[in-house]
Amino acid sequence: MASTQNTPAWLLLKDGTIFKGISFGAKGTTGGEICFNTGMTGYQEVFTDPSYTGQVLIMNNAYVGNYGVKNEDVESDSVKISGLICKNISDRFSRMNANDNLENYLVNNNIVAIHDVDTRALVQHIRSKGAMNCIISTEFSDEAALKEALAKVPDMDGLELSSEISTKEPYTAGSPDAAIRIAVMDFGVKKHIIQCMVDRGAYIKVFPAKTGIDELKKFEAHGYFISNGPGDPASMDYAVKTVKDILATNKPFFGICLGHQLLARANDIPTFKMHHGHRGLNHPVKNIITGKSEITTQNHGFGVDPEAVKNSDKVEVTHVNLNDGSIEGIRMKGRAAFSVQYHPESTPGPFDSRYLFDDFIGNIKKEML
Ligand SMILES: NC(=O)CC[C@H](N)C(=O)O
Repeated sequence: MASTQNTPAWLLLKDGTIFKGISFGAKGTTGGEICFNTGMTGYQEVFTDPSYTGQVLIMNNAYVGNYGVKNEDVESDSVKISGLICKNISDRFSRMNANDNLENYLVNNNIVAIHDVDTRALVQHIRSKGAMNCIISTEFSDEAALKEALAKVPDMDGLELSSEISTKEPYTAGSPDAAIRIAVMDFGVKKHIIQCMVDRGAYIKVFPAKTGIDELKKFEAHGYFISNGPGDPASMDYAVKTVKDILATNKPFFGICLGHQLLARANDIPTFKMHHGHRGLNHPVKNIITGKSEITTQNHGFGVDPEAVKNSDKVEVTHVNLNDGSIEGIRMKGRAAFSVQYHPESTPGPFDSRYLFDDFIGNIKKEML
């Protein structure tokens, strides 16, 4: 077992709840908004999803680490969660081609984590009390010091993070000879979203979050994609402006998660902070256009206002969540612009929703005829 086995670690929530556990990963103190993911597998893809920036993650699965980590199983170039909370971690791993165990991976990525926490009790607490900030520390054990560190953690409500984690320079993916060119706004894009478009024969150019429309237009894209990303969409007026400028080009448009929230905001539909969000890989969603259900991958803490969508003359609902009835997809009336709140690239998760990439490419092809 790793050397940190017996180092105590502390978890303090904003409402004063304290858990004592055992340190693993890096030593130190870390904070963020606490959230939980109900997926049984796919932890490495979850940890590297840029939308988790600023969040301390509880894994609901009682064992984490059993299949180690593998260099390719990432959604970005580093671990993005701010901290990790588990019940049990496995120092032994078993999988063909795994490169390392979870603990070394967290140490190498400087991620402070705590295990031996009653995660079932903790998740039930968050489910009833709602999302809140927390701190994990191996340095402080007295409550006053923990509280002082916790007070410095910024609130997720109103937080803009995309411009910090977006690519600094544009980059491309796929073959430059491809017939279809798609411009991707990177607000924290996951690698497999790009891959899903490249796999369908598109040439992609990924642009930094604050790129303006004049620069975007130089690429002469046939369609525009607005990515997922961390933070509060209500803090992103610059991105809403870009989405409006993109919509004015009349090119096919597709947004995922944060991109969905930005399409809503560009159509005067507010977003709101959810009680504790949706994170996992088995969230049932109904496509109300086709009548078919799909099992979806999700990671969001904000949602679009259902009343405003209902009253909108520009936008209509395409998908609803079968657990809580929340809006999972919208499209603009009479035009090829749509978005979903969930993650159709589904890494990790089932591939039920990948048809949305086909729909997007189909919209682009129709436009090109
Ligand atoms: N995955 C995402 O794009 C998340 C969007 C937004 N940050 C939210 O939490 O709702």
